[in-house]
Amino acid sequence: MKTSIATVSVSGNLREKLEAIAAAGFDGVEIFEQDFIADAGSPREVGALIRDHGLEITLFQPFRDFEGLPQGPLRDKAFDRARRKFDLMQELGADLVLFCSSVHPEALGGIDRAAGDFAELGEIAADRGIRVGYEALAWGRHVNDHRDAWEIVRRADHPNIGLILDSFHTLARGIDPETIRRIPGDRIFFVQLADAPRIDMDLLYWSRHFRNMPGEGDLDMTGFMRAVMAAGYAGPVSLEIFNDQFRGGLPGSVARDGYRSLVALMDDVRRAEPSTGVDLPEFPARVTVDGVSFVEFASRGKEAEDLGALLAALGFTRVGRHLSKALTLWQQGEIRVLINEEPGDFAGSVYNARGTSVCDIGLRVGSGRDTVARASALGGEPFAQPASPGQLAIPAIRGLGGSLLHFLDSGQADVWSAEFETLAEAGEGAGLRRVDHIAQTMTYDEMLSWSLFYTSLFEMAKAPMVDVTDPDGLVRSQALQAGGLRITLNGAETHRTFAGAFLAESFGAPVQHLALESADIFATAEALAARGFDPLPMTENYYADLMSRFDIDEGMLEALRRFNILYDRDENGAFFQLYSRPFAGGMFIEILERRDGYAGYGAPNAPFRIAAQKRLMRAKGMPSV
Ligand SMILES: O=C(O)c1ccc(O)c(O)c1
Ligand SMILES: [Mg+2]
Repeated sequence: MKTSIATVSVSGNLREKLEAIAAAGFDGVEIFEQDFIADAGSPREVGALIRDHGLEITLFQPFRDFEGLPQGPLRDKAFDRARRKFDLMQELGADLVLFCSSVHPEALGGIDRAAGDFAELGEIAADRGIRVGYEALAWGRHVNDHRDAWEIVRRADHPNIGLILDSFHTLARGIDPETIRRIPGDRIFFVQLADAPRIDMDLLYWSRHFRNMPGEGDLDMTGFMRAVMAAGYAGPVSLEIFNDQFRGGLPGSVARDGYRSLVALMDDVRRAEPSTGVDLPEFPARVTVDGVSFVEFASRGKEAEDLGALLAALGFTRVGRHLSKALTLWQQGEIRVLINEEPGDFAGSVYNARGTSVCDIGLRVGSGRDTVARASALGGEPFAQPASPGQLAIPAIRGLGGSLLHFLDSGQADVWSAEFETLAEAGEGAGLRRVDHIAQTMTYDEMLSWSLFYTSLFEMAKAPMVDVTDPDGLVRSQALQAGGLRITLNGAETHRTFAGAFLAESFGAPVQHLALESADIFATAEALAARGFDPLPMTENYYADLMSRFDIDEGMLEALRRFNILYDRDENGAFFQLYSRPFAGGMFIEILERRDGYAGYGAPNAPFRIAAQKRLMRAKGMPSV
């Protein structure tokens, strides 16, 4: 299988684009004509440059407004333009060109007229060894459906004229992709892929600004590609993504996301329909995450002491000390928190760059090796650092913000007894049992990239995006959920939001808060109070509003108020939350109880929680507000 991407999908000048595309692992590139014209190199030089990057020109595009013009100067000019572009392609070393369906105001309809134009063009193309692919734009004047484009190609009946399919144009119009199965695979000259979020808007505007990578949007990319492969298509699979954010993004990361999305999609296709014979090296399927094994903080000195004191107030016990490193293990229920003060380690470099922050997350998975093998096949970076004596090798990769993800499986020797001296047994503590979710903060522009990272590696579902209003801006929040792992991604648009300020203060630390589950939040709150835990204070206005929104009995309301517990409900059940005060530049701990399968994250409470956090930060003169 040849992978390809259109230059229009990546930011930068042509040379930066090519560099990024080659480095990401693609075999070929669609040259978007504008990118070529803007370059100072001659066609031959640009062609050589592309091949020097180890890339093949899979397609030259687009040629517009060709077919259906009335006999006379307009039509003659269209043929003349085509000849000139064929000459240019010969110099570039490109043999396939995309003609998109006409939007020309003078274009006449008629399938046979268009077929006649392409039959004539086929002869001109054949003389030069060029093939022409015809694509139905979703907003084409007369042709806006791949079935009509195929009928034109079929009637043109010329070996140098074929069909180009683009998932966006088919799926955005709601055309059933199953109709592709009826088209002979060798008549499909090229396939372009783009996903998109479901937004109700003008097709052209939607296509030119909001396309995204397969898996990042809501279109049925797997269904589309299954039909294409079942039809017998054997050419390149190519991404053609028009997206405002990507145009302004970093070329390298957009290209890497593209590669990841394309390989993950084709892997899904072969698993869903093995008979399609997708030609892709074998690698493991998406991984099921059983739970969070540990969360590790990089810290040092007084900050590490303060963090330890917070953990103690939360009911954690310091259960172990690493045999060779300045690393302590705290535990409560199934929750393990590590505080790493080792200066020479990965944690040391994280501390130097960001101060106290989460540097590593350990996940329990079926197979750690398979997880890393899948991540690598998708273009990810395995991580290894020199092990100290007695240290176990645990498979790891780089995750958000360069932090680490370690993968522990049941076959892995027990790292806790092997590497740690036992100091105490973990007691009941305050009744916290497990990590409910890990909340990661990033810029809004990075959200798609990180949701793709998680959903392509793990068996995970995406919840709809919700808007969280901070007094100083909007934060978008999206929850990703797998068996034993929930992650919320919070995308900050400005540094003035609580999330954005944290990001700026911590130089991109990935985890802003940990949410820990209690089986009985009132008992936990009682136990925390006894340990001197200082919760985030909520306002009387908040509780008055709760009374108006919900039927809560007086006794319960009084307990909520007394312990500063927040409340929500969904169609399943009730939800209770309790927050720590912010520490280390805006991190915090959430304690929660879900009753009767409450599935959300308390989004209606977020504005009031954020306002309370900001009030406290301001009162303490902390720099972020
Ligand atoms: O938006 C466009 O004009 C355009 C051009 C070429 C394509 O392949 C396409 O899908 C859209
Ligand atoms: Mg297209």
